[in-house]
Amino acid sequence: MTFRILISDPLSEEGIQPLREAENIHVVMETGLSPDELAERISEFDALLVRSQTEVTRELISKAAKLKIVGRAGVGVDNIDLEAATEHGIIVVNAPDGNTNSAAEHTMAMIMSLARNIPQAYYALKNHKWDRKKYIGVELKNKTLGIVGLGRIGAEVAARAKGQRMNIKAYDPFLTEEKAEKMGIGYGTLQEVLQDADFITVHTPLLKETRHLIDKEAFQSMKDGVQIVNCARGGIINEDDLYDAIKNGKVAGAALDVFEEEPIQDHKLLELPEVIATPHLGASTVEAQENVAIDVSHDVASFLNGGLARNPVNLPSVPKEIMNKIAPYFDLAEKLGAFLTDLTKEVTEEINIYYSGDLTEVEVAPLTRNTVKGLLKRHLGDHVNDVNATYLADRKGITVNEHKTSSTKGFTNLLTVEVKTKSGKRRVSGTLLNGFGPRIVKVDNYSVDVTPAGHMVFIHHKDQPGAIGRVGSLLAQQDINIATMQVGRSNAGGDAIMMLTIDKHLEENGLNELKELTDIYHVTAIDL
Ligand SMILES: NC(=O)c1ccc[n+]([C@@H]2O[C@H](COP(=O)([O-])OP(=O)(O)OC[C@H]3O[C@@H](n4cnc5c(N)ncnc54)[C@H](O)[C@@H]3O)[C@@H](O)[C@H]2O)c1
Ligand SMILES: O=C(O)CC[C@@H](O)C(=O)O
Repeated sequence: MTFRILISDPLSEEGIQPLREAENIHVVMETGLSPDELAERISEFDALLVRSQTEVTRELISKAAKLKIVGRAGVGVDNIDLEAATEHGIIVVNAPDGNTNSAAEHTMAMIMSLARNIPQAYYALKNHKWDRKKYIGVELKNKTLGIVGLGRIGAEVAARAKGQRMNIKAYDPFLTEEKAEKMGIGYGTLQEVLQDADFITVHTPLLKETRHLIDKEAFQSMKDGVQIVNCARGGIINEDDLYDAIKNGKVAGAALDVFEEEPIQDHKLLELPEVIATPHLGASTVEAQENVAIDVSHDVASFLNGGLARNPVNLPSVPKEIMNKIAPYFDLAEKLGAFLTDLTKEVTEEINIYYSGDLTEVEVAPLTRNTVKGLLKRHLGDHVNDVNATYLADRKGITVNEHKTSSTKGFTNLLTVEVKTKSGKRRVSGTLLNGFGPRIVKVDNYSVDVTPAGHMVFIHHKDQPGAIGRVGSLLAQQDINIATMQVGRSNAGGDAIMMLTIDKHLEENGLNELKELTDIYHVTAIDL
C-alpha cells in the first residue's frame, strides 16, 4: 500500500527527505492552496503536513475521508481543530522541540532591539536621518524580565536573559518556588510578575485561558514605561488594549512577532513608532525548519506504518520505557474487548477494566484505549482507533473505569475486562504468559486457558453426559475441525461452559443447529 502525504505549507526539503525516500510514501508538496482548493483535494490523502498557515478546520476534516494523521511542523496547534480531529480518529502530531532555540533567540533579539531602538534607528538612517538623541536606549543589566509561561521557550529565554545580567521573575502554573530557585530565577504570581517587570515576554500557548491574558487590567498593574514582547501567539495580548496602553504612555515599547490575524499588511499597531515587529519569524531559521520537518516526518512515517508517534498532541504521550513495558499487552487488551462484545451482544452501559500484578506499576491509559477500541470496533468498524476510542465511548454514554487491584489470582499480570449491560455483568480475564503469549484465563466465573485468536465458539450448557460429544459430532457434520476445547463447570450436573477454537468461521445455520442441541443454553461464535 502506498500512503499519500500532502504538504500544504513550505517545509524544509532536507527535513522531508526521509519521506521522499520511503518506498510506500508518495509526497505531494502544494503550498498556497486556497481553503476551497485544499478541501477539494484533501480526500486523496492519508496524511497532511502543515506549518502555521494552513487552517485545518472541522469542515476540512469532515472532507478528509482517508486522513489518518496531521503533522504540524512546529509547536502551536491552534491552526488545527483538535476536537474535530479526535472525533474523526485522526492523530495530530507536532514537533515541539525543534524550534525552541530559534524562538528563544528571536525573543532575545526582540528584547535587545526594543531596549536599543535598533529597528527605528536603522529605519531613520536608511531615510538619511542621523539622529543620536532620539534613540537613547536602556541597558538590560539589572532590569527585571517578567516571563509569563516558563515552558521550553520561556526557560531558554530565562537562561539567555541571565547571561545579559537581567533579573528574571517568572509565572507558570507548573512553576514552584523550589523549581525557580533551582533554575536561579525568581518566582511570582502572574500579578507579581506583571507588577515588577521592566520587560515582559509571554511564552504560553494560545488557549481559551490565555486569550487576552494581557489586557487593559493587566496593563494597568504594570510599571510605567514597561516594554512588552510577544513571540508566542497573537491573541495572548489584547491588541486594542496594547494600542491604548502605548498611546497613553503606560507601555514604552512593544516587540511583536505574532498577531491575532495573520498575515497582516496594515495594522494600527504598526503605525506606532514604539512598536517593532517581524512577520512570525520566531521559528524561521534553517536549523529550526530542518529540525521540525525531520521530527514531524519521522512521526508521520512511523505512524502510517503501524509504529508509534513520539509527539502526539491529541493522545497523551507515553514515555518510551513505559511504552516498552505495556506494548506487549496491546493485542491482549484489544482482543479481550472484542471477545466481550461478541459474548454480550447487548448495549454496553459501563466498562470496568481491572489491572493487576505487574500492570499495577505502569501507566495503563493506552491499554484502556485499546480495550475500549476492541469493544467498540465490532459496531463502529475501522472508524474507532486509539485516538477516539474513549471519546466515542463517552459520546455513546458508556462510562469507562480503570481500576488497579492487588488480586492477581496467581498470575504475574492479569487484565480483566467487565462490561455492564441491562441484563448484568460479563467479564473476561487475560494474561501474558512468559514465552507463550496472550491467554484468556477466565470467562465469567469459569477458568479456561485459550489463546485469543482465530475462530471460537463459547457454549453455555448443562453439565450432562453426552453434551460435549453432541457438539463435537455436529461440528464434524459441518466439516468444522476443533483445534482446542476447554470445559468448565460450576458443580457436577450444574451450569457449565465449553470454549472451542475451530479452524473456520461458524456460519449462522451451524450456530442455530448447535443452539438446538439438548442441554445447550447459549452459543456464541467469536472471531478474533
Ligand atoms: N513565533 C514563533 O515562530 C514561535 C515558534 C515556536 C513556538 N511558538 C509559540 O511559543 C509558545 C511557547 O512554546 P513552547 O514550546 O515553550 O511551549 P511549552 O508548552 O513548552 O510552554 C508553554 C508554557 O506555558 C504555560 N502556561 C499555560 N497556560 C499558562 C498561563 N495561563 N499562564 C502562564 N503560563 C501558562 C505552560 O504551563 C507551559 O509551561 C507557543 O504559543 C508556541 O506556539 C512561537
Ligand atoms: O511554522 C512556523 O514558522 C511557525 C511555528 C511556530 O509558530 C510554532 O508554534 O512552532
